[in-house]
Amino acid sequence: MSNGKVAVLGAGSWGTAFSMVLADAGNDVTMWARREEVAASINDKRENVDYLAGIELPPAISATHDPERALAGADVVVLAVPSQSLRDNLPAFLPYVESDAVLVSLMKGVELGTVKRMSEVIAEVGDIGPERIAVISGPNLAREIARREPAASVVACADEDVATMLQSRCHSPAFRPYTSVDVLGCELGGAYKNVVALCVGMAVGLGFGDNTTASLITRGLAETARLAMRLGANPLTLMGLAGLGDLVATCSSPLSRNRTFGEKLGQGMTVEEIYASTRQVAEGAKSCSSIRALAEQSGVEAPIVQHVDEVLAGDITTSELMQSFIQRDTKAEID
Ligand SMILES: NC(=O)C1=CN([C@@H]2O[C@H](COP(=O)(O)OP(=O)(O)OC[C@H]3O[C@@H](n4cnc5c(N)ncnc54)[C@H](OP(=O)(O)O)[C@@H]3O)[C@@H](O)[C@H]2O)C=CC1
Ligand SMILES: O=C(CO)COP(=O)(O)O
Repeated sequence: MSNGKVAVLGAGSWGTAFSMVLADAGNDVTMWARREEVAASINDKRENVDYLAGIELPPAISATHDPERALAGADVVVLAVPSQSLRDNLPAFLPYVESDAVLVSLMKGVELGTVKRMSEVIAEVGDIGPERIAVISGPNLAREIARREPAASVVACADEDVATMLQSRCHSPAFRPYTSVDVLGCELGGAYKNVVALCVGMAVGLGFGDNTTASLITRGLAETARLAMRLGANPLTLMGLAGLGDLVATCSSPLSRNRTFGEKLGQGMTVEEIYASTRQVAEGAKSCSSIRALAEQSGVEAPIVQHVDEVLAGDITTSELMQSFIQRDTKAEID
C-alpha cells in the first residue's frame, strides 16, 4: 500500500535519484520536469537518459511537465531545481501546493544578491512557516543513491514531528535518514562543502596528493563551522552527515560535479569552457560569492571561500591560490 503522494519538482540527477528513494520507501512519486522530453523519457523508457542513463526507474514514479498535475494531492513537495533558479520557479509551483503540504529542499546553495538559504527563499516567497519547511542533506551522490548503494542523510525541520514524519517517508532499504532541528546548520554545511570541493578539485587538477586534499578538507570544515556557528547553527551538525559526511563524500569523489569543476580549473580550463562542457549544475561555482558575502557580513574569516571566489572571477590562478594558503600569515589552529 502507498504511503501517500510526493511531488518532486526538478528532474535532474538528484531529483531523479531521490524519487527512487521515495518510491522504494513506498510513496507514489510524480516528478515535474522542465522539459517535456525528459518527462516522456521517464514515463516511456523508465529512464532519465539525460541525467541517470542506464538506471531503471521503479513503476511508482511518473513524470509530467505540468506543475498542477505534479502537485495535485501531494502532502510532501520536494524541491530539486538549481538554487539560483528557485525564486523564479516558485510562483509557477505555489498556487498548486496543497495548503498543508510540507516543502522539502534538496538544494545546496545560497542565493546570489540576497545571501538567503533555500529554506529562507521558500519561506519568503511562499509566506510559509518553519513547521512546513524541511531540508534533506547528507553525503548523497546521486548516481550511488540510484544504484541503491547504502547511504545515510539528515532530514531537518524546526518542527521535530515533521522531521520524523519525513524520515519515515524516505527510509528505504538502502537509504537511512536521521532527524535534526538544525535547518541552518544542515543547509550551510551542504552549500559550503561545494566550495571546498571546488578547492580540493583544483589541488587534484594541479597534481597534488592526499596531504593537500586532507588539509583543505579539514580547514574547510573549520571554516564552515566558524560561519555556521556565528549564524546560530549547532556545532555538532557540522560534525555530522550534513557537515563532515557530505564534505568528505563530495571532496573525495570523482562523481562530484563541484570537485570535477575545480579539477578542470586546476588543469587550466577557463570557467566559461567548463560551463560549456556540461549541462549539470556545480552549485559551488554559483554560490561562492554569496557565501563570501555572508561571511563578510557576519565578520567571519573565510579564506577558502574568498580565494575560490577570486579564482572564479579570474583574479588569481589556481597555483596562486595554493601558494597563498601556505604562505599567508600563520595562526593558531583553533581560532
Ligand atoms: N546530484 C547530486 O548528487 C546531488 C545534488 N544535490 C543538490 O540538488 C540540487 C539539484 O541538483 P541536481 O539534480 O544534481 O542538478 P542537475 O544538474 O543534475 O539537474 C538540474 C535540473 O534542474 C533543471 N533546471 C536547470 N535550470 C533550471 C531552471 N532555470 N529552472 C528550473 N529547472 C532548471 C534541469 O532541467 P533541464 O534538464 O531542462 O536543464 C534539471 O532537471 C542542487 O542544489 C544540488 O546541489 C544535493 C544532493 C546530491
Ligand atoms: O551534494 C552532493 C553529494 O552529497 C553532490 O555533489 P556535486 O553537486 O558536487 O555532484
